[in-house]
Amino acid sequence: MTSIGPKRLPMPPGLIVSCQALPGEPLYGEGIMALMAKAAVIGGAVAIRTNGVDDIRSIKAAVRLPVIGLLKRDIPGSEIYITPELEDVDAVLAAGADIVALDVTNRESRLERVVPLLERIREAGALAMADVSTEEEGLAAERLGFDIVSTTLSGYTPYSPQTKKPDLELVRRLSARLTVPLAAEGRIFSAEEAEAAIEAGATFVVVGGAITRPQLITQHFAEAVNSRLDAKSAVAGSGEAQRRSGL
Ligand SMILES: CC(=O)N[C@H](C=O)[C@@H](O)[C@H](O)[C@H](O)COP(=O)(O)O
Repeated sequence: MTSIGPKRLPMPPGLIVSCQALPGEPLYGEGIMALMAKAAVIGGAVAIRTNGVDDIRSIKAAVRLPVIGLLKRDIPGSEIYITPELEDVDAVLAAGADIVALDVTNRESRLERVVPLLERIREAGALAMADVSTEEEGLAAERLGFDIVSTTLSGYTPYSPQTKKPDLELVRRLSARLTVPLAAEGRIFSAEEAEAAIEAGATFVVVGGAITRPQLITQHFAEAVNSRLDAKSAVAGSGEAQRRSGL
């Protein structure tokens, strides 16, 4: 297995804000992710993670933080969509990303096929972030020479735990065994969950939707409000039913 050793990261431990909007989402386009990135800087982020050439470029121009770039692209017949091919790595590098994030899961011989992509990132003098879904994949990523491992894909491969919460168990297990820095990423929706990820051993916490996808934030609050309203009307309804039945 090729191993290309880790380099020093350009940011201190802390919060990484993922500024991503896909076509069809309300905040897609118009330089809106660059504005999100500016807000993240003011709030104390140490780096920005973003998808697509336009957003990588506009965020690099707007803020001075390191940018973790990726390219989401669907390839027919493949489940790998985070920076799947060499041409995607080239596009992310050309757009100016400091760190390239890519799928390093144990699917479709990816652990072998990712090696030339990693070599290309190295040749360009950039760093590489491995998006993994299991402990085994995280350890393989370190052996391959990735500079940082992230739990991004836990819950998104069929063989990783399918939960609505962050996979803190994976953070715990990986942090006990990795020597490269670990990012906790995926479904972190509260400051308490971010704290728990640090307690579990993460060096970085990556938060996306809870900061930069207002439709998800609205849904989070709407569900909480509606479930309380439903609970109250159920209590009121049962009182009403009791009154009607003379109890
Ligand atoms: C699985 C996948 O494709 N994750 C993507 C990776 O870049 C993004 O859609 C997520 O927003 C990012 O990982 C941050 O996670 P969350 O938005 O849950 O805080």
